[in-house]
Amino acid sequence: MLNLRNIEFAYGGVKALDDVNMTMAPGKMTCVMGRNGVGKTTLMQNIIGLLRGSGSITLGDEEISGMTAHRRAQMGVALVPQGRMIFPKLTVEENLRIGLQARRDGGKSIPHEVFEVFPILKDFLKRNGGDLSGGQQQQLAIARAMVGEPRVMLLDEPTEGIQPNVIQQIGHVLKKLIAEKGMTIVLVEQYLDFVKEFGDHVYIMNRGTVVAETSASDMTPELVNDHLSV
Ligand SMILES: Nc1ncnc2c1ncn2[C@@H]1O[C@H](COP(=O)(O)OP(=O)(O)OP(=O)(O)O)[C@@H](O)[C@H]1O
Repeated sequence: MLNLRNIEFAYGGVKALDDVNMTMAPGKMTCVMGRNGVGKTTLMQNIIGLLRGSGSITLGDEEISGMTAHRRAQMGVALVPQGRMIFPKLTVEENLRIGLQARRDGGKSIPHEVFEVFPILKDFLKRNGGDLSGGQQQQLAIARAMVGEPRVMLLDEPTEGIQPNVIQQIGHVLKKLIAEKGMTIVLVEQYLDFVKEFGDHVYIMNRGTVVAETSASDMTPELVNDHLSV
């Protein structure tokens, strides 16, 4: 269980997160939605420790808010960042090997299951990350996070700019990780159909705070209209 209590963060004097409270359960996909600029990416960066605000972040029984980003990664918190952040001049294999640094068991080999769920990565092991299509890079970014065998996987807008068949594939892979490993998945997403199809619980943010909470299946047109449509 990942618990956020009273999270606050400001860029200089500008408040970006204001008293954010969320609970993300294992074996569930918790979605964080909201228009551009409401603080979703800032929140993910606070969870992984790249940005440090105030408030409490607990993973199971442990308070992780005082830990460095490196330590949080070793505790099993992984982020698939917005824009994928693949190393373009490294091969697919080298990109995947970077994910091994987060392994708690010191494992040195890439788990075979990443190639079972994303077979294209096996075919392209020696290609440079920068030569992959957007959808293939997104698969690589998710696979790189999987390699570290995280307990919590945060994904920041994984469907952005990706073709529909790969979006579906990604949704099914995330569901598999939830079903087989009881992983805690946290998804920042603006694509409503994806949230409705694959998500469990939804928090909606506006101006740096949570303004609504619902199950994904109960998203009402009013909620979408008030907080999501442009
Ligand atoms: N490095 C920064 N310096 C100053 N302000 C920032 C910085 N990054 C983000 N902000 C501001 O903080 C607020 C929250 O931004 P954030 O990127 O977290 O929102 P978001 O909901 O993830 O938006 P998007 O969907 O566009 O990624 C915005 O007002 C943004 O302009």
